[in-house]
Amino acid sequence: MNRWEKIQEIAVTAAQMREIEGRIFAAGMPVAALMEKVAILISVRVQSLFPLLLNPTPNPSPLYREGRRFAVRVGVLVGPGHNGGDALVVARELHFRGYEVKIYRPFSKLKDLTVQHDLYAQSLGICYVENIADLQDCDLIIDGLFGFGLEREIKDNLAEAINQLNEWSKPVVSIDLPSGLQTDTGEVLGTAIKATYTLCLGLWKLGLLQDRALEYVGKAELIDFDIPLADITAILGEAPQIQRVTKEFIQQHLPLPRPAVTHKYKQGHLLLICGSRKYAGGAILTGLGARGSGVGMLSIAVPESLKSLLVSHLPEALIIGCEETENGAIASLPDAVNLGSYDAIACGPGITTEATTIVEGVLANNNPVILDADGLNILAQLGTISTLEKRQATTVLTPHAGEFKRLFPEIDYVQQNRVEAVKKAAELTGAIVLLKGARTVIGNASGKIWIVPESTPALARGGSGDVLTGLIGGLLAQGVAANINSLVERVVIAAWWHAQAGILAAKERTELGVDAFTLTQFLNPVLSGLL
Ligand SMILES: NC(=O)C1=CN([C@@H]2O[C@H](COP(=O)(O)OP(=O)(O)OC[C@H]3O[C@@H](n4cnc5c(N)ncnc54)[C@H](O)[C@@H]3O)[C@@H](O)[C@H]2O)[C@@H](O)CC1
Ligand SMILES: Nc1ncnc2c1ncn2[C@@H]1O[C@H](COP(=O)(O)OP(=O)(O)O)[C@@H](O)[C@H]1O
Ligand SMILES: [K+]
Repeated sequence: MNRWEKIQEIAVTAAQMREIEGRIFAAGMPVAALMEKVAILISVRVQSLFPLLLNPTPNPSPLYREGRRFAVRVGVLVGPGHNGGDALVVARELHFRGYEVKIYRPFSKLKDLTVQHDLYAQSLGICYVENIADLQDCDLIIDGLFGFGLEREIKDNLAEAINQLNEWSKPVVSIDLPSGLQTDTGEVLGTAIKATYTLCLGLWKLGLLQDRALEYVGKAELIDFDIPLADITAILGEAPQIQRVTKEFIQQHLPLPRPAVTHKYKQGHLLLICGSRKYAGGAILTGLGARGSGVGMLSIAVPESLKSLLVSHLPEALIIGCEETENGAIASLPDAVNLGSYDAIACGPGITTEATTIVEGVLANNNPVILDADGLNILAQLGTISTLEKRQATTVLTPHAGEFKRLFPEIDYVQQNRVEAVKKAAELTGAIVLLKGARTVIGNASGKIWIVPESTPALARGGSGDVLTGLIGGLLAQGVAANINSLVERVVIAAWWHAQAGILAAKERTELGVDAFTLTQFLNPVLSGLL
């Protein structure tokens, strides 16, 4: 793995970033030199995103030519700390390159280095404006108000200025973080800049990966400024505790290539328990998700009345018809079914909350289990922690935020800090916990967290979770059959793969074209694209 790939896997908190920077400064790198270096990199990126129009037409702003965006007038927001210092260096560079720069610096007290850049910018004759309204004719805004040093709510005049700027819907490039976002949680402190681009500096800040920040972050890019890997590992250890899931990680952990000599049972036998008269489609989608995983053998237990339907959609699967309740839920599994004989069991989509004894039976078994949907609702009724305490084998829980709250009423901050919530849930249960969302978070009892950093709202659609359950199940079963020690990577692969299938499908079919069945058709193309 090269340097770029390595740093892409890391997410840091503000405290960790400070410690890492502290080591660089302690080693002798002058703070001013680092600021200069970082800000030049930002300014180069800004120039490539918003090239200067060399032969301006009489009315050049904002101009789009051959699909590129041209900027001439740039408003730079300058805060009191080093984020503001970065912004002043960017302002100076853009000024020298011929952009018309205006600076808005609504603070009188600045950090020393920021003061120096401010004085120099003034000496160059760069225009300073008093009011945010004076930036309304700009083509582009650079946001250098606050970075990872924001510690209090933004209030009063500054909050008003930010709100006004957000209403203009102009392109905004935020330096490091959109000003106003808390670095670790992505929480909006008072108000926050809505960025078009966020140029995150050095290492990915955790807050940029939290669902509630996404509305503000725009398109996020990492600007590498050569932090020595030794300084990163000195603070974070060899393997980061919070890992962004990248393509390289997936390539390393995929169950490929298959051994040349093998047979279907060596490639994992997955049992799906899903569906009811009311929710028949979920069973099909879960089955198709499992199919996409390449699992060696697939058995699907459904209510007897769904058997022929499932056979017609998944001819390769062994469909097990089960006795039904009056309402058409699975009442019991046939005696011939030996739960212990499967490499993994995925249970829940569409089973309704009538299937309590089924879930109890599945959990009493000593093989890896993934619970989703009604499987989770039943677990919540049984008592999440007390029930899972008894289990030795791997359990995977895949709640969305609503299910998470039912499972873990004692964790009341799931909306505020999804990463911490998952960490806590995994610690309390020993399970692998996957919290679904725009940025799906996965954690296990070791305290390690994985975040899927890219996805698409095209997936916010009934049935896409069922596909994920099947995919996880299939990958788990293959992992168990291959005697893999740690199964959490299999869950991580599934979540990344699912999101990428959504992205690919949305690219071809728009964000409105990704129904859950279509999603299953894009699982394999993602894989072929990867290899
Ligand atoms: N040290 C360096 O040379 C480098 C600095 N970098 C930049 O420096 C930033 C961090 O700099 P700082 O630690 O100075 O922090 P910030 O620039 O994020 O802001 C901190 C300043 O804002 C004040 N402040 C905090 N909350 C406030 C509020 N609600 N209202 C008003 N004032 C408030 C603080 O008292 C402090 O003066 C990074 O985000 C990054 O942009 C990076 O470029 C890397 C290199
Ligand atoms: N805004 C979004 N952006 C990206 N992915 C999303 C978004 N909303 C939902 N998803 C994904 O879609 C899936 C929805 O699953 P779930 O809520 O269980 O739906 P269902 O039970 O109807 O299948 C999850 O994998 C989730 O991560
Ligand atoms: K900023």
